[in-house]
Amino acid sequence: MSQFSYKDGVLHAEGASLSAIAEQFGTPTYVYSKAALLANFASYADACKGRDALVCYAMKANSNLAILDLLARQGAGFDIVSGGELLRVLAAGGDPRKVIFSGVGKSVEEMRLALSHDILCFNVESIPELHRLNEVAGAMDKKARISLRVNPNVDAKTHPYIATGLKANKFGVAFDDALETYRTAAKLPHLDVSGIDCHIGSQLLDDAPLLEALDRLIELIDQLGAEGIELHHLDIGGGIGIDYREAGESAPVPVGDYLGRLFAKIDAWRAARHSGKGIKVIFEPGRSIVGDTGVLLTKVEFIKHGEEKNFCIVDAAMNDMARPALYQAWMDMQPVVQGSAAAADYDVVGPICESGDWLARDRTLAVEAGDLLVMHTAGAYGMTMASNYNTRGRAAEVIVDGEVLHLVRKRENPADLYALESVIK
Ligand SMILES: Cc1ncc(COP(=O)(O)O)c(C=O)c1O
Ligand SMILES: N[C@@H](CCCC[NH3+])C(=O)O
Repeated sequence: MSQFSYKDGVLHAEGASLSAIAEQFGTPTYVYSKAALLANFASYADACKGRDALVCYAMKANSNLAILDLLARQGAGFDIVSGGELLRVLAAGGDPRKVIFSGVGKSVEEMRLALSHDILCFNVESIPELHRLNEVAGAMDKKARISLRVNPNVDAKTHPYIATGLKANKFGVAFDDALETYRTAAKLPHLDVSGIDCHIGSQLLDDAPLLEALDRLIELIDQLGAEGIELHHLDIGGGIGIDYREAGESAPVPVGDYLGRLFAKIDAWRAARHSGKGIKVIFEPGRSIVGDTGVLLTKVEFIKHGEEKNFCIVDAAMNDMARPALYQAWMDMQPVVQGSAAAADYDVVGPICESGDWLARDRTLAVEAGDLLVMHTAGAYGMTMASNYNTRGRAAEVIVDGEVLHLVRKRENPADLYALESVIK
């Protein structure tokens, strides 16, 4: 059930009017629904009930401390890709023993930090990384738990910029090299080979590629078992898509259906081959946890009638939400107050000096200057990908809980942006 709906012609987040939120906190502002966040996490947690499974939220999707704290309190672990993300988990009170560390370029300092907090596992993506981690752990007199991120060469059927499981991608170890790489890892004294991992891409509407990737991982686990390398967990990554509602696009598979099919496959494997018994299943979802929990609230500055197009110029821009500019992503936009103006066709654009600064194209909208608009399903890869281009402070963030509003990130001031800079004396 969406937590964003019209009441008396005004769009609300749970019990709070978005007009009132704009008045109190200004625009642009990201507004998230706490109930939607908890419901999304519950759809994973419920499907995992009674099983040895861990949901490691991929915090690159949205790393606000309040969101991390709410998820940690539900038992979530975290998938991180930097030392900075680990520090955020700690600052939010998350458990480092439930953290897995992904990414192709982990630095020595990041490895040290993660080892000093005894994280659950490093998802290693190359042979040089195995050697670096072995050395760093050895110097600290520790053993690092590792899994190999295997590239199963499965077509995730998503936008090429967010597909990660193909041979041509920079991610993971090639499927054909995986056995040999595991043998190398097993011989390194400061590594504890504990799992296998993959992540084939993002915004997947169908779970067939994920289930195909699972088959390939199972094949490897059995081969490794036959060589005496026993794994304790299987991490299938994230990737389940959400409904951005573009006309004609199919709906994403419901999380519960996908997890049901995945666990059925794992059970069948266990029953048929008597292997994989003690295996924990790990998930790394990002978008499907936060994507539909948030909107980007913005104000119309001007309506401009160009020679070929009408422009609705708003106070949010590509620095606030990069997805349309980066991936030509289609994001739904609606006015906060219904029926206040005559409808016309617009490109919704921001104030940044780039032709690529657009949020939506060719949309029929009933708006005029001064009106409020929202961009829907903006909770994932919105604020985390925001920049300060054109010396624009990043947006405020608000979490709605019923009728209660929590400002969970203040709007940045220009002075915040140049605070770390200095002139040459
Ligand atoms: C390693 C890894 N895990 C998990 C995720 C989360 O993906 P999604 O937001 O599609 O669930 C990503 C991003 O695609 C990723 O790179
Ligand atoms: N940032 C991308 C997803 C990238 C996933 C990270 N591996 C998006 O907005 O769709």
